[in-house]
Amino acid sequence: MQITPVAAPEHEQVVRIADPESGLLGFIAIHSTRRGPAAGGVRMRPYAQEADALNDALRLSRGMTYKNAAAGLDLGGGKAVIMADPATQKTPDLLAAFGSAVETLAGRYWTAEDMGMTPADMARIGTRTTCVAGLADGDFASGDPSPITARGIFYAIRTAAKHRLGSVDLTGRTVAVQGLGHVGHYLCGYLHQAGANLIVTDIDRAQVARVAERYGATAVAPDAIYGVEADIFAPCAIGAILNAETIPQLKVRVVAGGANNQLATPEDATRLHDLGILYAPDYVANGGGIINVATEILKISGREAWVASRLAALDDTMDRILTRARILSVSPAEVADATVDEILQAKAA
Ligand SMILES: NC(=O)C1=CN([C@@H]2O[C@H](COP(=O)(O)OP(=O)(O)OC[C@H]3O[C@@H](n4cnc5c(N)ncnc54)[C@H](O)[C@@H]3O)[C@@H](O)[C@H]2O)C=CC1
Ligand SMILES: O=C(O)CCC(=O)C(=O)O
Repeated sequence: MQITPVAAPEHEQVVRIADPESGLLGFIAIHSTRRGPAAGGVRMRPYAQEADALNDALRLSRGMTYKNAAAGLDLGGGKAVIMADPATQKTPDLLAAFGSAVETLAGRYWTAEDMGMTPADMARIGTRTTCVAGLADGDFASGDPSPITARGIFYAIRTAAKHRLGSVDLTGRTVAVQGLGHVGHYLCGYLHQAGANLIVTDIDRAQVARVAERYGATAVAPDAIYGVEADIFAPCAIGAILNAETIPQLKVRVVAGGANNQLATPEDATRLHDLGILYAPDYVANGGGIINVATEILKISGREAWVASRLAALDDTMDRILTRARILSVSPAEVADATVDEILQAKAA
């Protein structure tokens, strides 16, 4: 196993992890441990180049610092990425090697599920490290975080709808959902139950067929999702999908979804604001997963009640952010960042 430090001025510690024997290649990025051990999932994707994977790890780990602070958790921000196709290259040896890499950080980083990962994968990783959560079994095991992530996003959608569409009631509203994996699929269930109409897409046709059949959703091609007529756009796949090319195509009044790092650049928040599209900041909307995972890391008893109260508090935080953004006539992303910066500075003082 080769663990090599990577220079990253904004981060506390970043390492490149390589194990030629198992095929493991990736990065672990610890953005901040100021509020506690850095926590954030591991993502497996077939990145084209190492620079893309590193960039994702840097952006995602910073996002976790903000997400964990916004959710009021005593956790810092970190994230890991593995350069591999989860469909064809995920092997038990590779996952175990990743566990060994996590263990070398001696409790400074806790991992869990992100894209391409399951509770069974966490169990494999757990053969080499204790700093893994999102397990299906064991003391304080919290299981797959995605149903709770989806529940939090559903609350965020309702709250954003209250602010921009005049009511939390989603009956007859149309929601365009991008990405129908763990999070997107559960989210579609909540939206369907609430009476919303669904327009959906995914690059995986099997996921699309499953949601279309289960919830009567209308399917569109991946690139067509940006231009559909809908009330709400819920990105639940990859990041940077709100950018100079896609934003002018949007015909919605709200963007609220679960994907991490939805904005390609901070200017994209202003672009949405200028078009009158209300953006629910991603790291507030999708904090349910880490709240659930936190019960395992922090060994919290009475998980369901604790998670429910934290989700409700997060929804209040979203409501306050959207209210303040309306009063100041700025993007909610700006208000969210300023709110969390204050929390982080208070902790540092
Ligand atoms: N799993 C969780 O609890 C949490 C996930 N998130 C974020 O939510 C997003 C989704 O995560 P999961 O559902 O866990 O991942 P997943 O891997 O289960 O599902 C992602 C889905 O997106 C699809 N996809 C990928 N690229 C696409 C594209 N260009 N257009 C349309 N679909 C595309 C994939 O085919 C897959 O079905 C990610 O950004 C993740 O970081 C955030 C917080 C917690
Ligand atoms: O939900 C998880 O598995 C852990 C948190 C995380 O990685 C995320 O919120 O992006």
